[in-house]
Amino acid sequence: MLEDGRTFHGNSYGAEGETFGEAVFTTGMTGYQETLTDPSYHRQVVVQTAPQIGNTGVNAEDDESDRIWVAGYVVRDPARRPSNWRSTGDLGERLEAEGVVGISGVDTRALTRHLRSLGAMRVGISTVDLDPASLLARVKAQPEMTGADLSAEVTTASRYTVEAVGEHRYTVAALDLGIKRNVSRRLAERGVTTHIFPASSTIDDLLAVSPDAVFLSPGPGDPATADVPVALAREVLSRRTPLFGICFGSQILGRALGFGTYKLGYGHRGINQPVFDKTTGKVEVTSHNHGFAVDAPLNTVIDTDFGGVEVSHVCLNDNVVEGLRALEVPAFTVQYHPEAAAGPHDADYLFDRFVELVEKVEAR
Ligand SMILES: NC(=O)CC[C@H](N)C(=O)O
Repeated sequence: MLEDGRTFHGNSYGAEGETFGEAVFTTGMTGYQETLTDPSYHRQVVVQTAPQIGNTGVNAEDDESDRIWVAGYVVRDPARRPSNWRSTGDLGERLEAEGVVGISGVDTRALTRHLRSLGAMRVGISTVDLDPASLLARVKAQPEMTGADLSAEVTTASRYTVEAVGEHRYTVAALDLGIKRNVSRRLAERGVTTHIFPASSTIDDLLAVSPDAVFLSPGPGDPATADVPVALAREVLSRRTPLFGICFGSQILGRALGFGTYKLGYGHRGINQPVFDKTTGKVEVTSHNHGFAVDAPLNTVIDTDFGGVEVSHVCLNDNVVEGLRALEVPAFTVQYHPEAAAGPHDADYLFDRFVELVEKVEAR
C-alpha cells in the first residue's frame, strides 16, 4: 500500500507480518545481498527492478554489514532454487530468519514507473491487515525520510579496527554513519589501517589514534539533520587533515563547506549510472544509492570558508552533483560508491586518489 493509495497484491516473501518505510527502486541486476545488508537502506522498502531475484542464493562473504537493513523487500519473481558455487543458503529463508517482510509476484515495472513519476513515498507491506483503508491510514502515519536522523540507529556501539593488508602505510579514522565493509577492505588493500568510530565521536576521540586522514562514511537518513558530523567535518577541515567522504559523507562534507542539500524525486539507486569526472574528462559507470544530493553550482569555482571548491563529478543522467573537490584544503568527496560490490569498479581509483592526497600532505 503506497501513501497515495495505489495498491499491489502479491505473495508473502521472507517473513510474514507488517512493515513500513520509504519505497525506493534499485535497478541493479546483481548484488542483491550487498543491497540488503547496506545500512544506507535502513527504513527503506527496496523494490528490485530486475525481475528475478535470489538466483545465486546467499553466501557468507558478501554482506556489507552484520545484518539485513532494508525495512521491506519487493520482488517480481524470487528464485525457487538458488544455484551458485558460492551459495550457502536461500534468500527467502534468510529474509525470513532475519524477520524481513517482503512481497513477491508484484509488477515491479509498474511500481517503478509509479515511483519514477510521483517520487519516492511511504509504503506498507502487510500479511495481517488486508483492509485498504486501515493500512493506508497507518502508512500515512509513518515518519517521512525528509528530516530523518538515523545515524545513531546504524552506527557501531564501540570503536573497532580493520588492519592494513601487508605493509602498514597510513592510519584513517572513519566516522561510522552506516559504513559498508568494502570501504575498509579497499583501504586495507592500499596499506591503510582503518579505525571505525561511533557516529557520536568527537574530534578528540578521532585524534587519539593519530590519524593521517579522516573518512566520512555513507549512511541512511536526511543529511540536513547531521549537524554533529558536519561540525566535526569543519574541525577536520580547519586542521587541514586529509578528508574523504562517500555518499552521506559527501553530503556532510558539502554542508561543512557551506552548501545545502535537497531531496531528489526518486533518487539514484543502481549499478550503471554514468558519472563524468571533470578532473580527467572520463566517464565512469558507477554504483549509486542516494535519495538526497548537494546543491552546488556546476561550472565555477565556489568561494567557501575553506577556500575555493569545485564540483568534480556530475551525473550525466540528470546533472546532479556527484563529487566535490576543495582546492585549498585536502578534502574531496563522491556521492556514489567507489567501494561498490558487486561492482562496477570504474571508480576504484578514488581510493588511490585518497592515498595520494595523504602522501602529498605527509610529504609537506
Ligand atoms: N548511501 C548513502 O550514503 C545515502 C545517503 C543519504 N541517506 C541519501 O539517501 O542520499
